[in-house]
Amino acid sequence: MKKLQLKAPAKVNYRLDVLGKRPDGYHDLRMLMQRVDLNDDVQIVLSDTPGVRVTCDGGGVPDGPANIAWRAADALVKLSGRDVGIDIAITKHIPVGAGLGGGSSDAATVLMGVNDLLGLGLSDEKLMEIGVRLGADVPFFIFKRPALAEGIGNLLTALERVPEVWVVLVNPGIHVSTGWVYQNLRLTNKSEPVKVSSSYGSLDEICGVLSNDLEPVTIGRYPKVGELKELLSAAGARGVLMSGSGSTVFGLFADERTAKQAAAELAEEYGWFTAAVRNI
Ligand SMILES: C[C@](O)(CO)[C@H](O)COP(=O)(O)OP(=O)(O)OC[C@H]1O[C@@H](n2ccc(N)nc2=O)[C@H](O)[C@@H]1O
Ligand SMILES: Nc1ncnc2c1ncn2[C@@H]1O[C@H](COP(=O)(O)OP(=O)(O)OP(=O)(O)O)[C@@H](O)[C@H]1O
Repeated sequence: MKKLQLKAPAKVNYRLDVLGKRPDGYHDLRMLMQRVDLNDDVQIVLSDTPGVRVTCDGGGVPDGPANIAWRAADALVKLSGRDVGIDIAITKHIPVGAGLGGGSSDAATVLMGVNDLLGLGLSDEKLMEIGVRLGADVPFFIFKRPALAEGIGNLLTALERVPEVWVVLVNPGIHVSTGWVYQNLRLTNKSEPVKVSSSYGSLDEICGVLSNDLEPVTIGRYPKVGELKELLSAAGARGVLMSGSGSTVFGLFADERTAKQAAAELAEEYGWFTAAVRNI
């Protein structure tokens, strides 16, 4: 039996500038993104029974064709032209609708895993091309490096340098619809976005670049997200920002002890999901 046990990491956006709206309704972006060490577990098993089957444990995420991982596997099976069977079991650890890219990461992991299991030999570029049709964040997870992401998020350039930091993720359990946030964004009065560097030598340099154009939209609807930022700062974060379209807020810390203490205290006091993890 051919089987893979894989980890699908979350991401944070250190910067998210919306440059404009495209005729297809999507937005042109310029983002700085990196993966963090909070992972869903993804098991992929090759089976003699033709067809794709997906079960998903946790987060209230659907099994079967409604799961983005199902669509990823189905796309590759169709492309292979083979009558194979794929069984996928996902255990969610990444909060859902949280701005951490969990679904996109599961899909990217399945594309890479099924490519390996079936020996299809597709390049990362080809997998990214298939992936962007599943979700704008999918190519980033196939790229596997800290990146400047442009276009709708799919044109990726590796960042030269990012220091190791501790990232504290705090999610208040609010499920944010990414589509709603982009639809409610006002692009008027936006100042010209500053040029971003591709090399960050210190935690302070990353903290200096933190900015997210989607943050005011999400905080306008869910003021609690703004309160999380203040609490994380008070807990010792050197910089704080909402990730993606929210509702997760992350804080950057220089040392493990302060990061873990902040995560434990916020979980204990407010009952929120928290995690102190490394950037990877
Ligand atoms: C917020 C981010 O996570 C930041 O990394 C991404 O921009 C969103 O990535 P994603 O969830 O993979 O996005 P998709 O599933 O492709 O799109 C969800 C919805 O977000 C909007 N969307 C997404 C990406 C983009 N560049 N412009 C958009 O306007 C679209 O209205 C779409 O209906
Ligand atoms: N494997 C999956 N994991 C998570 N969500 C999934 C998955 N498959 C389908 N979905 C659906 O996708 C939606 C949320 O996706 P996801 O968790 O990737 O959003 P997010 O963390 O807000 O990501 P983003 O960074 O794009 O804002 C939910 O409605 C969920 O039911």
